[in-house]
Amino acid sequence: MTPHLLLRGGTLLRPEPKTTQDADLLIRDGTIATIGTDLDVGDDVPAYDASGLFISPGWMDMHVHLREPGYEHKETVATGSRAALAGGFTDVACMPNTDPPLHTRDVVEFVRERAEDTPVGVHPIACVSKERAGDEIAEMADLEAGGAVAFSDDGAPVPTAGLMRRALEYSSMLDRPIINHMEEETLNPSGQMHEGEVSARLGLDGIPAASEDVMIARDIELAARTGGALHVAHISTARGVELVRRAKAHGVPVTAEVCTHHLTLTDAAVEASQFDTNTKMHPPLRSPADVAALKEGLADGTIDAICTDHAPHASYEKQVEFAHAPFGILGLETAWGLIGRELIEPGVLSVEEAVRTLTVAPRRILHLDEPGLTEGTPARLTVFDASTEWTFTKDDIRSKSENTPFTDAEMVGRPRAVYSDGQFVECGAA
Ligand SMILES: NC(=O)N[C@@H](CC(=O)O)C(=O)O
Ligand SMILES: [Zn+2]
Ligand SMILES: [Zn+2]
Repeated sequence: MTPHLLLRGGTLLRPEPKTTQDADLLIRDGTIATIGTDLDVGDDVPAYDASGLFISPGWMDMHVHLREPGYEHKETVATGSRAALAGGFTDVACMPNTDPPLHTRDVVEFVRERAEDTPVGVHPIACVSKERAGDEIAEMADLEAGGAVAFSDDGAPVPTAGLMRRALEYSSMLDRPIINHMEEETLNPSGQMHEGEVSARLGLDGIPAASEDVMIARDIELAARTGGALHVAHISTARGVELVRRAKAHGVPVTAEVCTHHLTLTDAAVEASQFDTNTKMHPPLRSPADVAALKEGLADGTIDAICTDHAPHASYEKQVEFAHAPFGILGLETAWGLIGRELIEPGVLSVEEAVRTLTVAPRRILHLDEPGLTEGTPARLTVFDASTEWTFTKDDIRSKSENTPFTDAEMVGRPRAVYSDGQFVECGAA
């Protein structure tokens, strides 16, 4: 524990209202006690040199897979939390495709208990359907009472319009969003990668963009009719972005998130890496035109949040033929370095706008309080820079798994430390 701490010489960055302030920040008993210049405190308070660094409200990744219970060989709440801290995140929302799935209140509570001794806030997303089977609706009110912040059958879509309609109706009563994994699976029963020129050349079954677009269109219609809040998980297509843009313009209660890898890589990576199974995920890496549209969607606010869809799989599961490998890659440790490289350095987003996608945006969608950067509020913050050029290596992984396509990739910007729940953790130290 580090109840007292002086962060000296940093720049406080508040995403809303958007302000920056060069100041020292003194934490006493886990609470922001004083913000000011040249603060003089006794030797009993440890100091951290934050000169040249930003300090923002703690970052949140609203889409991760922690794999507990049931798949502890891939990740646990403890190891996933260490990966989160390494990536600069104080909070994560975790998906329910565990075994058993988060479809009953006791499993939701179990995950929250597992998170009690980490400084990371772990916010469970519970199932839409019982057994996550897509047939019968789960006990949503009970799940919410147990701490679920949203509902999703992620790993799979809510398959039928009937079930989605019911879920959106309940969600509007509970004031919690439905997060849908947007795939109309009958359009891609055996797809391995994005359907296009590259899949044709490689002879792999494709996952057409239409599989995602059709589902987004269906759900926007249902959200408009029910008034239930719809959140589009891991958006990856240009058409999908356009559908969300138009729906928002018409006042439909829809929000969207995009994963760091979909902003970074295209389907060309499958070929260039010679079928590295770390280029295989749902939704698949898309075309350059899709990536450009995702960036435009972020820049104009159509896409609200950036997430990682951190999806650990063990090496023995991934090191198989492409067609047999599970879908998904790590994300927590590489998120900020990729955002810096792909969005901030090229001028797609300012540092403030990028931070907003990791702070205000996810918490507004999930109805969580934004940690303040003001005197008297509990200290929950991330210390980072937006310009360090560094190379991500295997040594930087804190997850229990290693399935990332970004080993040896160039990064721009580095998370340095987080303060949360009375603990100060330097990124990568834990
Ligand atoms: N994204 C993935 O490719 N995989 C996720 C499931 C999901 O997010 O749909 C997983 O749980 O492994
Ligand atoms: Zn998904
Ligand atoms: Zn997911």
